[in-house]
Amino acid sequence: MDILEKLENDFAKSLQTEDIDGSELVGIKPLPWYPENLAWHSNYSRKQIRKNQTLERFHEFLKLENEVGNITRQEAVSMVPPLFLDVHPDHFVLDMCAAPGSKTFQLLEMIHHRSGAETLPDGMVVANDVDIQRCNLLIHQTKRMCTANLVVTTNEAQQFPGCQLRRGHVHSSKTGNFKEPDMKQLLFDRVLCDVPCSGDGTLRKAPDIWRKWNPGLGNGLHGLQVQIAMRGLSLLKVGGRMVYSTCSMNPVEDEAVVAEVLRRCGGSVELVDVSAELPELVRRPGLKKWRVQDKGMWLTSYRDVTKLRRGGVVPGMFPSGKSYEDTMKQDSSITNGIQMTDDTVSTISDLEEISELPLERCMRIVPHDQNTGAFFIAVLQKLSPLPAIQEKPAKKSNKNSHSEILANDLKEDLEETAIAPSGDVEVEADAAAENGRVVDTDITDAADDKSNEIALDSKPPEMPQEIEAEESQPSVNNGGAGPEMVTGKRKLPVQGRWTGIDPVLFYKAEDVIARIKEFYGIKESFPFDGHLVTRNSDTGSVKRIYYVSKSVKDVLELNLSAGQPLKIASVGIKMFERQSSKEGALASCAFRISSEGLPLLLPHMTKQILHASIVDFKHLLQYKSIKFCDFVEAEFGKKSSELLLGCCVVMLNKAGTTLPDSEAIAVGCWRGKNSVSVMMTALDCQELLERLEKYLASEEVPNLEENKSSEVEKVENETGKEADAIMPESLG
Ligand SMILES: C[S@@+](CC[C@H](N)C(=O)[O-])C[C@H]1O[C@@H](n2cnc3c(N)ncnc32)[C@H](O)[C@@H]1O
Repeated sequence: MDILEKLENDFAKSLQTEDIDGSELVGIKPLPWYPENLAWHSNYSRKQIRKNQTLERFHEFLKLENEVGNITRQEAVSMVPPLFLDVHPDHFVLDMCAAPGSKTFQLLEMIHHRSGAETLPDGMVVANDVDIQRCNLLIHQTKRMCTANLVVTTNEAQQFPGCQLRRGHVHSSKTGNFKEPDMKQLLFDRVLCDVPCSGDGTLRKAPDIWRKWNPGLGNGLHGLQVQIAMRGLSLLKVGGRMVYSTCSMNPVEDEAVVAEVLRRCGGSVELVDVSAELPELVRRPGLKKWRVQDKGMWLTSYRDVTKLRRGGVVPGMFPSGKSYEDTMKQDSSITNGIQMTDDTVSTISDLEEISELPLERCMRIVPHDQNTGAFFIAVLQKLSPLPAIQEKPAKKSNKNSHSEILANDLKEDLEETAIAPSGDVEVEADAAAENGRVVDTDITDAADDKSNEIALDSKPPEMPQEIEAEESQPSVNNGGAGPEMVTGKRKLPVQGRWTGIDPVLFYKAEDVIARIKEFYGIKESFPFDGHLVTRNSDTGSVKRIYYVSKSVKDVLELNLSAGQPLKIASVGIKMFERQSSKEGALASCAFRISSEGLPLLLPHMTKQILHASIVDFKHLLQYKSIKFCDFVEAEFGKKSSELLLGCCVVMLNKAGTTLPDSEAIAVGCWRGKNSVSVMMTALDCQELLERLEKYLASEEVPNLEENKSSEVEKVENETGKEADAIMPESLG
């Protein structure tokens, strides 16, 4: 909320009064259709930023808040689909094609809406994407959300597992950590189906598409899009809502897909009229008639398709969805018996097809209506179970031979962007990766083969730099992961039936858990049992322990029982990390609290907590490490020295600030032999300091400059690293 206030009260006002070279600047504005003013629009060129100081300050603010994850920058319309999902905090949500994760982030915000840091919502999000590299991007982005209610999977969406258990059939688990699951099938209250598409709606930002686009792209994707949407509907609970969206304006990828799934679902699914929702959002109705282009020909109906082209162009691409025979039957009754041969079409009929389905309920958002990219959105509701045949996942596609993942090099224009501030943590969404596209030339001929699975596993991705390889998430193995070697070859980790990705295991080392609970004084009311997870089958050398919500725990148990069909790349929130430094080994608890897990754990902790005055708190953030005797308040120094050696938490004492009561400000620290050190990156310290400035009473803060030890200087030199690697006392 600090950020929102800054935008509203500072930048929105100050930028309004500015001008450059005599002409007024257009201010920043909230997007009128986004709830609670949580999304803003700005439009400045680099040249303007260079010429104006307020603009430069605004730009710096955006950069910093973006880097620490408090602001997401993304194309405005790309934020629309989740808004039509009507997500509640207790919903199970599936994001079928989720990477790079800008919409996943919104879904998580909705799940966490109004739940305090210490309570977890009942709902959860499963974010899935077949492309593992893009999944890693998603994991990196959503990390800033600090959520225990997220599972990231990397399955093919059209085959996404329902994990349905047959009665009495439960897979045994090698781990011995097995129990009968509470859930018997994985079904969702909400499904977001933001499918791969040809991306022509992003033309303004990605001029490259002018060169690359051709009608074959959309035609090639239609089959996959239908399969993904059908799978989404079969995983949707009766009464649940699914949003289908693309950033393409091609009806073959849009209305034709919606029409085809409606036909296949035969009345069990309804296209919802959402004209009363988000009234400020300017949108146009979906098309009821269109033509299909193939090899330079405009085709009005499937009867126009030559036999040779019937592999690439299918009846479902046309408004009626009618097969060749059906259109011919219809034609003969209309045209009084004019015959066409099976092999060639002598004349292209101009009998126009018009869909009988209420496709006008779909939404088309076009650039010239409100200065955005283009988007297509359809909202579907499941009224009853699908016809039995449609419940099944699509056959495994022979994807490697037919598909080509196009690297998307769309570049986010830094200056024309929507800003979405909210709460404490947000993320920069990489608009460059907004539209991963898969071109599948013949998806309908999908063959059942295993080549795709093997290829995915054997082509390990590159991890984001700051993610340590071994046993950290994302767990999909790369060159650095799983250092176990067998006769010179790296032994790949195994997660159930998936080779090359770390296993997901419930952490049950009772002695370690008891030690953690005792050291931090964790209240019994905080559920630990079954909520701790690791990615290392060697429990003795576990480095990281993740915490999962009850909802995620249930899904993991179901997945285990069903034989692990979910290919899990990341799960839950990193809660504890093993201390690896020399001094860490001396601590009576081997695990420190990670900064992501702290907000969740803190309200349940009774030990290892210090309360610092503003002055000492600020000094800690500035100098990173302070000796007990150097704290301004001697009492604070004394209390620090009385703590057990190891991880501790320093909370800001609010007296003397104007901080709202609800806002606990705390940082993870290390109580060393003689000092306390902050365990936060330099950037996060800077951001917190800047945020605090606003609340600090006009108190004279004494300068520690003279007392600053050489050790402290060393710490300051270390930028961008977690302080556990730079604990001053273990450096010396
Ligand atoms: C339009 S992008 C998704 C953008 C994302 N929803 C967001 O808001 O950040 C489409 C995604 O679909 C993924 N994809 C392509 N084929 C897929 C498949 N068969 N199953 C799952 N994901 C797929 C691509 O890797 C790409 O990340």
